[in-house]
Amino acid sequence: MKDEPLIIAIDGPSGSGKSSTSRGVARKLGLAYLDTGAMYRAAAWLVAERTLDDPAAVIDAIATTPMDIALDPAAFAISVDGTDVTEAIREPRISASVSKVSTIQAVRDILIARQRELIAGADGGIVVEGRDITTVVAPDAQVRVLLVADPAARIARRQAELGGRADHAQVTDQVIRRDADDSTVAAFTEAAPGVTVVDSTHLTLDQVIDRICGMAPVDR
Ligand SMILES: Nc1ncnc2c1ncn2[C@@H]1O[C@H](COP(=O)(O)OP(=O)(O)O)[C@@H](O)[C@H]1O
Ligand SMILES: Nc1ccn([C@H]2C[C@H](O)[C@@H](COP(=O)(O)OP(=O)(O)O)O2)c(=O)n1
Repeated sequence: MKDEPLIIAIDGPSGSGKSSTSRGVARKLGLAYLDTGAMYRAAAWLVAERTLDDPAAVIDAIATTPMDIALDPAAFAISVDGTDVTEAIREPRISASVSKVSTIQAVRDILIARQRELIAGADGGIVVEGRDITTVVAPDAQVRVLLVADPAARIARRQAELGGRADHAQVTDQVIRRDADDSTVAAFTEAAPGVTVVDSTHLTLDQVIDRICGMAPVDR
C-alpha cells in the first residue's frame, strides 16, 4: 500500500519564523508549501478593497470571490479575483486589519475548507503553516510543530523585516495585540497533545529548518 503524502503542520505566533522556516523545510524536502496566513490576509485585502463592513457582506464576498494561491516554496504568489495581491497583503494596513476578518468564524470555515482541499491535492506532500493547522486544519499531520520565540525577538525580527515602514509602536501592535486577538479563535499559545514545541529564540533559521526536517519520517 502506498504511504500517505507527508504533511508537516507548523503553527506559531507572529514573528516566530513560521513562513521562512516552512519555506525552507519544503524546499529541502521537496514538498509543496501552503501559507494559510496569506489566505486570511487576502481576505482582509478584499474586505478593504470593497470597503465592506457588514459581517454578512464580508462573508458573502469571501465565499464567492476566487482566490488563487501558489504552492511552490520558491515562487510564492496569491491573487484575488485575478488581481495579484502578493505584495499588497504585506502592507501594514492589512496587518492591522486582518484579525478583524480572521476572527469571524464563518470566514474561517470557508478558508479552512479551501485549505483542506489544497492539502488533499498535494500528492507529493506539503508543509502548511498558520495558527490552527496542528489543531484544526490538519491534526492528523505526521509532523506537528508549534514554533515559538520570545516576544522581544519576534518584535525585533518584524521590525528588521519592515525596515523604516513601521515604527516600534506599530510593530508591537502588529505582533502582540494581533496575537492576543488571534488567540481568541485559534489555540496557538500552547502545544496540543502530540505537538512538538520548537523555540527559535536562540536558533538560526537553518538550525530550525534542520530540526524540523529531522522530525520527518526517515524514508523520505
Ligand atoms: N530562527 C530565526 N532567527 C532569526 N531570524 C529569523 C529566524 N526565523 C525567522 N527569522 C526572521 O524573522 C522574520 C519573521 O519571520 P517569518 O518567517 O515571517 O515569521 P512568521 O511567519 O512566524 O510571522 C523574517 O525576517 C525572518 O527572516
Ligand atoms: N491558520 C491561520 C493563519 C493565519 N491566521 C490569521 C492570524 C494573523 O493575524 C493573520 C495573518 O497571518 P500571518 O501568518 O501572515 O501573520 P504573520 O506572518 O505572523 O504576520 O491571519 C489565522 O487566523 N489562522
